[in-house]
Amino acid sequence: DAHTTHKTRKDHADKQVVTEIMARCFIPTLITNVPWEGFRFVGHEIRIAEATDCYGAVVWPSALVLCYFLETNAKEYNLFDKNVIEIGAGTGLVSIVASLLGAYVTATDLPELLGNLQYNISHNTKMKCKHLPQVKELSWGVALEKNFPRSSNNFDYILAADVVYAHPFLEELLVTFDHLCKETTIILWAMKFRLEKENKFVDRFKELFDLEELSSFPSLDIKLYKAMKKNRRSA
Ligand SMILES: C[S@@+](CC[C@H](N)C(=O)[O-])C[C@H]1O[C@@H](n2cnc3c(N)ncnc32)[C@H](O)[C@@H]1O
Repeated sequence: DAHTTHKTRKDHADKQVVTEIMARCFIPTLITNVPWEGFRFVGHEIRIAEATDCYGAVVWPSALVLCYFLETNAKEYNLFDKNVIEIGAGTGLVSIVASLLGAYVTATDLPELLGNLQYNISHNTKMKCKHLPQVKELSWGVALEKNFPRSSNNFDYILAADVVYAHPFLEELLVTFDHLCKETTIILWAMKFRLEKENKFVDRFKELFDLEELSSFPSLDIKLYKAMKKNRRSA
């Protein structure tokens, strides 16, 4: 029936795009032992050094989904000369792609991740980007007003890939989104669904932000959202 046909088409589209996204990885980590992974975005080969000792030290599929979206929607979501911050940047792939697209980027994460993050960002953006990206500590909910004063925050975009999972800082994460977000800021957020807890976060998030699903990849359990602050004066 019509529903099944629609679902089959959707599943097919999902698989096709996911195949395209995965084809951007050019070192199959499963069968080699090199300490870096390669990706192709925005006409560049991006090499990402990974560490195996912490969560943020590998590239997560949500990051690939977000990079692919940024590259293929560069007209509608034009990052050229825009102010962009990434939270929970991990290895830095999303920030690197945003820089290659011409944005002013601030890549942030916990202090223990910053060494590897800075390494990846420097190696992949030097001489290739209009604006050299910055790397800065941002622990969710911590010293936000001191390190990122509301009065000087001026981000056009907040990028986030796979920042919601079973960690104890979900409320702090929400506070962080809220703190960094002005009336005109667009949040682009790739979210991997693993547990019930994550659906609750989306509900909490919707209390503060207008949320729009841009795309869905059921085979990866990933959704890509666009969000803006609720109750904006007409922007
Ligand atoms: C699952 S990883 C995703 C990394 C990267 N965005 C990606 O998609 O490949 C989650 C990231 O959130 C960061 N993170 C976790 N808790 C945090 C906190 N309380 N404050 C700031 N960053 C945090 C981790 O260090 C890690 O880089």
